Amino acid sequence: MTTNKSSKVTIVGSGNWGSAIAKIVGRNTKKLSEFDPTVTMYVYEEMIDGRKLTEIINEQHENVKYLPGIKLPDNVVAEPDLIKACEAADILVFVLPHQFIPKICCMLKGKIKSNAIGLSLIKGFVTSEEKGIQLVSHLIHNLLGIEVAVLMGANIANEVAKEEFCETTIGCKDSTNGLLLKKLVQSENFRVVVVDDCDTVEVCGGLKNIVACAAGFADGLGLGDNTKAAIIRLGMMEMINFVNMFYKNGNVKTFFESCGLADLITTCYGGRNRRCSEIFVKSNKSLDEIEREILNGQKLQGPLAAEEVVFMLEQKGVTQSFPLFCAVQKIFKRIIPPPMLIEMLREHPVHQQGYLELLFERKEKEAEQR
Ligand SMILES: NC(=O)C1=CN([C@@H]2O[C@H](COP(=O)(O)OP(=O)(O)OC[C@H]3O[C@@H](n4cnc5c(N)ncnc54)[C@H](O)[C@@H]3O)[C@@H](O)[C@H]2O)C=CC1
Ligand SMILES: O=C(CO)COP(=O)(O)O
Repeated sequence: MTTNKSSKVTIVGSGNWGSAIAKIVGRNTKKLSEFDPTVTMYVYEEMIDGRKLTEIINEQHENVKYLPGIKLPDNVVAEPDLIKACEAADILVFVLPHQFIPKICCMLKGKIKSNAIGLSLIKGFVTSEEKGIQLVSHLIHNLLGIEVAVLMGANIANEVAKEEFCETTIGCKDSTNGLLLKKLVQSENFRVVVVDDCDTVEVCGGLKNIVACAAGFADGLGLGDNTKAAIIRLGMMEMINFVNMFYKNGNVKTFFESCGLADLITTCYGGRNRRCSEIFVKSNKSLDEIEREILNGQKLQGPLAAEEVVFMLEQKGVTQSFPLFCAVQKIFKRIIPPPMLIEMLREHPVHQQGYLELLFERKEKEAEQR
């Protein structure tokens, strides 16, 4: 952990969620003595109507592209140079679309404080030829050699930025760091619970995006709330099964924190993955076209996560236990038509008598054996 009295914070990322969290973090560092008041925000530079985005943020205190209409505190300073932004930081908050994180970490290797701590808000996985699927926090830890906690929850960025009440979950092994990170991000309307089951928290964040795509397909097919409820339930069962199979120390209780069922619900109703998946079914457009037309530079995580997760399930020979994840991947690849989603869910293994007993008994037995 960091021993500094007044920890310097850098936010690595400045998209929709990065900017929303910067608003909370900036306010907190201004008033809490544990933190250096100035928050640096690494901004991937781009030109907006002939002006640099960093200049706009530093002069207008607003990320006009990714979080328009929301003022950021004036102690949040945009910096386009990644190394300059991060080299003095005691706390690094990683909040980029996951596809950019391997490159960012390679650039940061050896350039940050060795006793810094990380907090990853990134919902997704990374894959490599040698290692298969990897959690983003593990990749950051392996490449940068720092401890990395995670923050995931039912947190649509625009609603958080408008200060509507919500909850979130921090997964952190070290209780002192967990408390410090809670102080950094908690506000009146952003309530934080810290748990030590980090991997489950992070896996929930990555997998719920896939389920949200299935919810979007159902909307695109004109199906109603009963179908969506079934998708949420079956999706959650696949998420639990995934943790049981691949993260043996995971605790099913974690699914009842904000990172679990609550995030699944909000994303299946209000998220970008849901919205774009609905359009994917209703149009003949490619995902790239939809992302470009609808998201104005923001990035989808669900289709990529489906690709990464199904690649792993195929390698392990367990696709039959995850029909919903597999259907999403196949529909995006246009290997099967969208209505096949329902065909694949009709014979879901969860419908077999005694499935839940088996799922939970196996977990209890494993826990007893440990
Ligand atoms: N937006 C939301 O409501 C929420 C998002 N998240 C998660 O937070 C993470 C970040 O999401 P957002 O902040 O919404 O990002 P976003 O979807 O707004 O992505 C755009 C960001 O990517 C940056 N970018 C584009 N090309 C880049 C490159 N080559 N290298 C580095 N950066 C590049 C852009 O500058 C911009 O800051 C994701 O994992 C997402 O799943 C989690 C909770 C809520
Ligand atoms: O993670 C989110 C809400 O918690 C946002 O989900 P989307 O990326 O689908 O918008």
